[in-house]
Amino acid sequence: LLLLATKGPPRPQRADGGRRLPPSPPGGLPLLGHLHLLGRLPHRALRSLAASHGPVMLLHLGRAPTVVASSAAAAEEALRARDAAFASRPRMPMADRLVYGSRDISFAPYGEYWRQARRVCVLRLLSARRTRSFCRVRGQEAAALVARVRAAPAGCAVNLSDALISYSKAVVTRAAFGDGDYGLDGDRGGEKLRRVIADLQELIIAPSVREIAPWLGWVDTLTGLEAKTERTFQAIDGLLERVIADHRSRRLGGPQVLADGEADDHRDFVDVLLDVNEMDEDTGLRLDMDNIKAIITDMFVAGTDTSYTVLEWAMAELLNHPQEMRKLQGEIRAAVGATGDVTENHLDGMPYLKAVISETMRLHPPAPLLLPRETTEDTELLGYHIPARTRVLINAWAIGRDPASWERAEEFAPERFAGGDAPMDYAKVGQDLRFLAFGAGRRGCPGAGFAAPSVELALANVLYHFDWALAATHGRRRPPVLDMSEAYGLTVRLKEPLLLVAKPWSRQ
Ligand code: HEM
Repeated sequence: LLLLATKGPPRPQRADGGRRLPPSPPGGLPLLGHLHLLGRLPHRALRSLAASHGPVMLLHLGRAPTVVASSAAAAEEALRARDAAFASRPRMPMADRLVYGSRDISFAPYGEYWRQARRVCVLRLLSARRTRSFCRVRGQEAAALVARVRAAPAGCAVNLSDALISYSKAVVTRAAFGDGDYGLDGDRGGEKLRRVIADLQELIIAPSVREIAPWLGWVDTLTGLEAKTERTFQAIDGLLERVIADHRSRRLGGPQVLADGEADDHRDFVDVLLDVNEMDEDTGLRLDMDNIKAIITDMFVAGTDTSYTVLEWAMAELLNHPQEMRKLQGEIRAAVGATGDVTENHLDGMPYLKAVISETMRLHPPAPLLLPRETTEDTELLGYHIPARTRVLINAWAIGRDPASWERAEEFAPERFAGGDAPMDYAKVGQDLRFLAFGAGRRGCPGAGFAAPSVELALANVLYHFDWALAATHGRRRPPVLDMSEAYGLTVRLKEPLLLVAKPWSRQ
């Protein structure tokens, strides 16, 4: 340890040719570089480092030189002005193993395959039309969410976090696989499937010693990381094989591909990808089975926890801001009236709901450092030279709370997004580079339009049907405010689940 701690890598100041590199914090260690400075909540540690070293820093995270951008101006340059130069993803060994050699969209390196696969995703899977086609699914799952809360005995605590996770996973699972019973073997309720997806999400970002020092790869075997990765991969792969085989045999029964303009309401993601595999001419892309499995896996990894995290933080903020909670419930209850049935048709009449979601995502972007980028060529950022193949992290969390960009930056104030001639639409990716929860540019999130009705409908339902209060836990008295501590993972969520008491609301 002493040997490790003696002298870190030299602070790089100049690249070959004398070009100026971004400043580096001192304290780097051999092997680890600056990894040990990140702590348990890297977005917070990186904001503190940026306060001393500026909005563009160069860190060494293990072997990877990594640039961190922490201001809206730096994000603007990286994600808009020089978007193509910042558009790749670094190779991540765990994603390689779990997502079929990164042949998905999120982890695929920039290039022809990514371009075509993303096009299929944007035009076919996550288009406005396809998203609308899942309206019935969202409605049924929102009703199941309400029923689950209602089932708790009066006055007893409900684990709302659990209910929201189930809702988010169910919406994506049914969009991906259709309405068949596709739990893992013997798993009708989908509980095992939920666990395997959770393992997958945890493993993709699991720290692998092999990544830092390939010659120490045996440590991953000893800690059981490799065995767990293999088990999880086999479970997901087996399930996807079964789902695809079922869809194929159903398709043998008759043509599934409908002409443009015809109702195609019941085609799920697997059907759509099989269409592309069989007959797509305009994209010029042929997807093999591993590509299809990788893209479906990506939808689970990218689409479930992100949406659930927004719901959880929105409820948490509202519980700590009762006035805003009452205002939002007033809006929802007035828009829906006494019918008792909150549908997507009502959402357009709820501008304050959208403002609350925008404000929640400003303060709590589910992926606070987005997904890592990698430069495709030598480039620049705010005057600093950034060599090709440098890893890039954009600190969306710090940018969303930057007092240079936002008044009362640390406060939850949905009003900032309400009113005005053209209030910001949070689902329009890249509209305002101070707000980066969905990233921006050519690698920005293609799922924002899919996520929006799902998040809005769930939140509108739980706030229409119930009044909420914190529950007393473990024999202790009800806390005066909710603890907003964070836990780091694929997304940053509340450390403790939301244990709440729900009081059914009725107009009478
Ligand atoms: C509130 C919900 C969501 C949030 C906050 C979110 C956030 C993000 C972020 C930060 C990125 C990286 C952007 C960048 O590098 O600039 C991303 C990428 C991506 N997201 Fe989302 N996402 C959400 C929902 C979804 C959903 C529902 C889906 C699909 C069902 C999805 C699919 C993807 C995909 C495929 C990518 C990779 C894009 C690429 O690399 O080209 N996301 N998302």
